[in-house]
Amino acid sequence: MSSRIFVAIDTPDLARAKALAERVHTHVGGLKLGLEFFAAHGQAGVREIAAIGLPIFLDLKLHDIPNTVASAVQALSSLKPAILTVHAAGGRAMMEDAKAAAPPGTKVVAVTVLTSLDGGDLADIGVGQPDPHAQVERLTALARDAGLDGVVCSGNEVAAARKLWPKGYFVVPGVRPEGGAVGDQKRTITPRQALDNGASVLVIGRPITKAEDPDAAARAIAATL
Ligand SMILES: O=C(O)c1cc(=O)[nH]c(=O)n1[C@@H]1O[C@H](COP(=O)(O)O)[C@@H](O)[C@H]1O
Repeated sequence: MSSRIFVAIDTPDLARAKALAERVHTHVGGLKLGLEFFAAHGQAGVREIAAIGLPIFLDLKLHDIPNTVASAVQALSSLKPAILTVHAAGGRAMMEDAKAAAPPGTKVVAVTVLTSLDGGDLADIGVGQPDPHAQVERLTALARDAGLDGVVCSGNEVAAARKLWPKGYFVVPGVRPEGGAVGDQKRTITPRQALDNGASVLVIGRPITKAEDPDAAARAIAATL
C-alpha cells in the first residue's frame, strides 16, 4: 500500500530534494515535484530526481488558454511524467488539448477545488456554488467529459467524485495522519480514510518531509494503510 503514496518534495533546494527523495524512496510509490521545485530547477532538476527511479508526478497545475497549455505540455513531454496536473477551471477545451498533447503514458489529471479552500474562499472568488463538494462534482464531470485520466480533490469529496466516474484516477492531497498539523490545508482527511473513500493515490508532503525522521514518518503512515 505504500506504493499508493506520492511524497511531495516541496523545496527549492536541489540537494535537500535529492536527500529527501533518496531517504524515503523505499517507503513510497512515487515522488511529486511541484511549482516550488520546478521554478528553481526546471527540467534538469526533474531529470535528476527521476534518476532515483520512482514514478514522477509533475504538479505544475497548468491553467491558461488551450494553445498555451497544450504547448507547455508538449514542451514537458520528454520528461514522460507518470502524472501531470492542469486546473479544471481552465475549461473543457483546455483539458482536451492538454490531454491530446501529453505523451501516451502520462496521466493528465485536473485539480478541482484546492484542498486549501473552503466554502468562504469559493464565495470570495465568485464561485456561484460555494459548497466545495458540489463544485468538485461539477469539475469532475467536466474533466471526465474532456477525456482526462482523473482529478485531484480532497478525501472528503472523493467518494462522490468516484461515483460520477468509477474508472477515474483520483489523486488526494490534504492528507494528515491522526492529530497531524494541518498548516494551510482546510479540507483534510487521514490517509486510511482517503483510501477507504476511493482515492487512487495519496499526496503527502509536510507530514513526511518536515518530520524529524522522514523515513520513520513515511513508514508509520504506510503502516496505517
Ligand atoms: O495538486 C496537488 O497535488 C495539490 C492539490 C490540492 O488541492 N492541494 C494540495 O495540497 N496539492 C499539493 O499537495 C501537496 C500537499 O502538501 P502537504 O500539505 O505538505 O501534505 C502540496 O505539494 C500541494 O501543492
